Order: sequence, then structure tokens, then C-alpha cells
Amino acid sequence: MRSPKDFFAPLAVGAPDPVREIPALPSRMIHFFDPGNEKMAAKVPDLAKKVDVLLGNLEDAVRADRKEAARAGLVSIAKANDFGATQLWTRVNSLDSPWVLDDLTTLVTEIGDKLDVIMVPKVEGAQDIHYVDRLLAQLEARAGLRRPLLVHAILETASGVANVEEIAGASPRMQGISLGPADLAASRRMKTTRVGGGHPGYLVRTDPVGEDLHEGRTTYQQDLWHYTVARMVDACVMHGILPYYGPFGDIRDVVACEDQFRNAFLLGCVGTWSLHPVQIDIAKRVFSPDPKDVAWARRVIAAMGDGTGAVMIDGKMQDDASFKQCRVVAELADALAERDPELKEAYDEATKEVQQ
Ligand SMILES: CC(C)(COP(=O)(O)OP(=O)(O)OC[C@H]1O[C@@H](n2cnc3c(N)ncnc32)[C@H](O)[C@@H]1OP(=O)(O)O)[C@@H](O)C(=O)NCCC(=O)NCCSC(=O)C[C@](C)(O)C(=O)O
Ligand SMILES: [Mg+2]
Repeated sequence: MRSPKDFFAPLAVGAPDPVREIPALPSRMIHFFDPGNEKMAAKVPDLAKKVDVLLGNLEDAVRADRKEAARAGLVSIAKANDFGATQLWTRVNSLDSPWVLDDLTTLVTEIGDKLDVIMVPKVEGAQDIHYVDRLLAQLEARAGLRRPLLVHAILETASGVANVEEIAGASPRMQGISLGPADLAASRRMKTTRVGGGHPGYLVRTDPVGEDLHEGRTTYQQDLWHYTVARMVDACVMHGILPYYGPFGDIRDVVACEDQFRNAFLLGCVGTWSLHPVQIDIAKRVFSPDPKDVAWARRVIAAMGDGTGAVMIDGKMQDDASFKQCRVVAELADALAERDPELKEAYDEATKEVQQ
């Protein structure tokens, strides 16, 4: 284990200094595309205006015989475009694959100055992050990069979940963690065949009402991912990094997708993945606080002054703790409003209505 004193020293001579704080940039949706797929790649410049993060995916969902095309596609897309405030991320192949070394070497060398975050799949423990950390420092030094690349881990193995706290704190490069429900389900031997979302068999049932055990008993479907998401959120917050939901594979079921995203938002996640253009607006709607909640939060903050003591607003007690919750909502709204003029108008309009 590294000494905390050494944590902010570069891991290679000439590599940039590690960051001391992870920037809380808007990242409501991480939009996945296959850079080797010409149809998808053609849509990227337009999509860049709509999404917070564009991610060139090199791992699963890219066929083995298209891995090199995807890598080369990402290099040319990054070189040909300036995405402005939209971040550019990549997901490299897993650390046990034959492609990852070339992914990291090529991408850092060719477009290290354009990339913000490298997503590493199937992370099992801190040792995986340490490997990537050192290698990135060596490549950054060789490429003469001035800004360190950040690392995002996907939580998609049982050992990854068991070690999530040490993964979150393994390097100052750690930017965040996403849930990978499909690989995680396989790793845990869960008996599901879906990419995220619920399952009708995972339920609770009300007590029997009479002799007939089948009669009049309501069932409620439960959230298969509650434990993992909640644990991931705590691990991330403990280490000052950002938690994200992940993929929702039933592209047609936009209703359940929105529910899954909202559960994650309410539990503390800052964003999710969009796998198809139709999921972009869902993520934007869910991960931008509701204007009514923003107006309420601003009203509580104004009424609470320095944030101490207790006041009553519309019959509800407010104190230091509810003031802090309101600040979370209001600060997120302010950050998003800076990037999105439509949201700014909606938030200001709702705030004015409350003040009248
Ligand atoms: C689902 C698929 C096959 C349906 O693709 P489609 O072509 O059948 O859909 P469509 O509705 O017909 O598409 C309409 C148009 O949108 C385009 N399009 C479609 N998707 C995108 C996109 N993402 N970005 C940009 N453009 C896109 C598509 O090319 C088409 O263009 P056209 O009108 O010119 O013909 C397709 O959307 C896709 O491949 N999406 C990305 C899938 C992906 O990245 N999967 C990996 C992440 S999930 C994962 O790995 C799991 C995890 C974490 O590891 C774990 O839980 O373990
Ligand atoms: Mg996976």
C-alpha cells in the first residue's frame, strides 16, 4: 500500500501531478458509441451537443474482429473534433484481454490530451487500479501530457463489490464507479438474463388473508440492484469520487428505464449510461433535479440564513440537516444551469413562482 504522503506524487518521472480533487462536472449521461461503427460515428458531432459525456467503447459490444477498427476510429474521431465542454471518455478492454495494452498505449499516446477519463471494466480490487495507475503515468510522461487522465471503474464482479471501498480509494486518479449489472449478475451466478432492471420473480408478498394461500395476496417487485448501488454510493462518497448507475439494456422499455435511473438518482448517483439515443433525454430528465425541488431547496436555504437552528416552512420542520440536503439539490441545479440555458430558465421560473 502507498503511503498517504506519496499519494500525490506522480508514479513516473515527468508525469503530471495527480489531481487533489475530482471535478464535479455535469455527467448525467455517459453516452456509449462504437467508434468503429460508421453510422454511430457519423452521429457523434451532433450527439456531442446533447450529452454531458461521450464514451468511445472498445470493450464488450464490439466484436473481436472489430477491436482494432474501434480503437483507430476513436483516435480519428478525437483528432477531428473539438467537443467543447462535453467530456470524451473511453472504455478500454478488460485487463485480462489481449487488446488492453494496445488500447492504453495507443490512446494515451495519440489522444491523451483529448481524453478525460478511462473506464476500466471488470475491476476486481485495488491491484487492478494500481496496475493502470502506473502504466498511465509512464505513458503520460512519454507523451508529455500536462493533465493526468482519470480512471473510472466498473463494478461487475463479486470481488469488485466485496472490495469496492479499496477500489474507490486506490488512486488519486479514481474519478468514479459505475454498476455493471450484466457481468455482475453472471459473476454472482444470479439467475437473470437481462442487462440491468428488475425481475418479476424477485418480489415480496403480503400475508395470507384466509385458508387459501393464493387468494388476495398482493406482490411487489423489488429492486435487484438496491444493495449494490447503495454500497457503491457510500464507497464513492467516502473517497470523494462519483457514483453512476450503468446500462439499461431493454432499449424499448423507456418507462422501466426511467424508473431504474430515478432509483439511482435518489440514492445518490450523479448519472447513468445511455446506450441508444432514445435514453439520452431520459437520463437528462432524471438526473437534472426537478424545478419544483430546486425552488423548494432555494426557499429553505434562504429561510435558514447561516444554516443553523430550526424553522417551519409550510408545516415542515427545517434544520441544519435539511439545509444540507437542500444545498445538494441547489448546488447541482446551479452547476447544470451553467451548462444548460433551458434548465436555468426552468429553475429561475419555478423559484420566482415560489417567492410570489
Ligand atoms: C443496442 C443497439 C445495438 C441498437 O442499435 P440499432 O441500430 O439496432 O438501433 P436503431 O434504433 O435501429 O438505431 C437507430 C439509429 O441510431 C443509431 N444508434 C444506435 N445506437 C447508437 C448509439 N449508442 N450512439 C449513436 N448512434 C446510435 C443507429 O446506428 C441507427 O442509425 P441510422 O438511423 O443512421 O441507421 C445500439 O444502440 C448499440 O450498439 N448501443 C451501444 C451498446 C453498447 O455500447 N453496449 C455496451 C455497454 S453495456 C455493457 O457493456 C454491460 C456492462 C456494463 O458491461 C455489464 O453490465 O456488464
Ligand atoms: Mg460488462
